[in-house]
Amino acid sequence: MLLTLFESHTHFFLSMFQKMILTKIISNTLSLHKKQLIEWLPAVRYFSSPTNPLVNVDVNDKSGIAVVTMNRKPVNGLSLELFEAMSKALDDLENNRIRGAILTSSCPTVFSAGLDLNELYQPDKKRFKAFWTTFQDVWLKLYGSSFPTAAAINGHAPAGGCFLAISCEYRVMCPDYKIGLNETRLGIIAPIFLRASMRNTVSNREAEKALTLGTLYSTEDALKIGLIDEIAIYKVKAIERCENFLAQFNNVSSIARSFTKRSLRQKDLEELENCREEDFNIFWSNLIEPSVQKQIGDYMQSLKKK
Ligand SMILES: CCCCCCCC/C=C\C=C\CC(=O)SCCNC(=O)CCNC(=O)[C@H](O)C(C)(C)COP(=O)(O)OP(=O)(O)OC[C@H]1O[C@@H](n2cnc3c(N)ncnc32)[C@H](O)[C@@H]1OP(=O)(O)O
Repeated sequence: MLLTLFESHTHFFLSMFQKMILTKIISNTLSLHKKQLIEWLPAVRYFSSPTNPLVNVDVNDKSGIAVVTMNRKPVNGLSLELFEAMSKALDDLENNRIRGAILTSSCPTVFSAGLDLNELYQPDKKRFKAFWTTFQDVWLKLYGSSFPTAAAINGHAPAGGCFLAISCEYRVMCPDYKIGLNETRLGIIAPIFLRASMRNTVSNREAEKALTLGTLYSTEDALKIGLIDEIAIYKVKAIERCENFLAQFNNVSSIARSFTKRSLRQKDLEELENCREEDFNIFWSNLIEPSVQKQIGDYMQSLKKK
């Protein structure tokens, strides 16, 4: 009650002085550490992110919701540079305490084609290490964000594309596209953090079936198994539906919401935090297996021959 009142009255125009007084009162009331509480105070200013050609961040000043648009043509292949831009954008959003974020794509028929296969084929170890570490960072920041997240899936979302979507809390997808984690079809094992996001989205049984078979679902089938939450006819509508989902949190204490989300996801986040180096080593040693390299090379050729 106290928190709800506090947030609804202070959302836009909280002066630094008021903030200090309120921090004192609430931290005493809730026995929270002061620094911890300041981190969860509602936003007092919104920002427009500096332009990055790979990731555009557009914050609506009124709603405080950011639309984060991946913009790496032709298919938003997740390269080191795209991950770096996303990681930076997620830091900016976290630091500016936005009310929510919607992830989408500027490519007309592809949300993201997953990891850029050029990063996986004949990789240079130093670059791959940076690539993999930044991939881990993006997942930790997106899955563990303090603000609520949704994905407006306006096109195909195979593999890493699906991973980004299921790291968010809500998914709205446009019809006639494919989504799923098809890693096993490429001869590669889904990394630990992909498995966590999938288990958090669909039932354990569906996750097992989907991951072992490497199934790519149609939009309609994805809805049936709960991989997505809604279907929207086109991108603008998908963004609108995501905004509606995020708007529901206007009536919920952001402190209570964030702590609850964090506590539900903590185990998955810690699982990766505790084995980042090992996770890299496992993937690296498997990735450079000649049979895996051949499979990836053949797959790239098949995509080009289409
Ligand atoms: C035990 C072993 C462990 C080993 C560990 C390995 C470590 C990796 C671990 C985890 C893996 C991760 C999963 C991944 O994300 S791998 C990527 C998987 N992605 C896919 O399977 C999707 C492939 N792409 C498609 O199916 C289609 O492109 C689609 C997204 C449906 C879009 O179709 P369409 O609109 O028809 O576009 P095109 O197919 O014509 O593509 C346009 C050009 O883009 C190139 N392309 C497509 N996808 C990728 C990609 N992922 N990376 C790089 N490039 C890609 C495609 O070749 C076309 O290029 P061009 O114009 O030159 O012909």
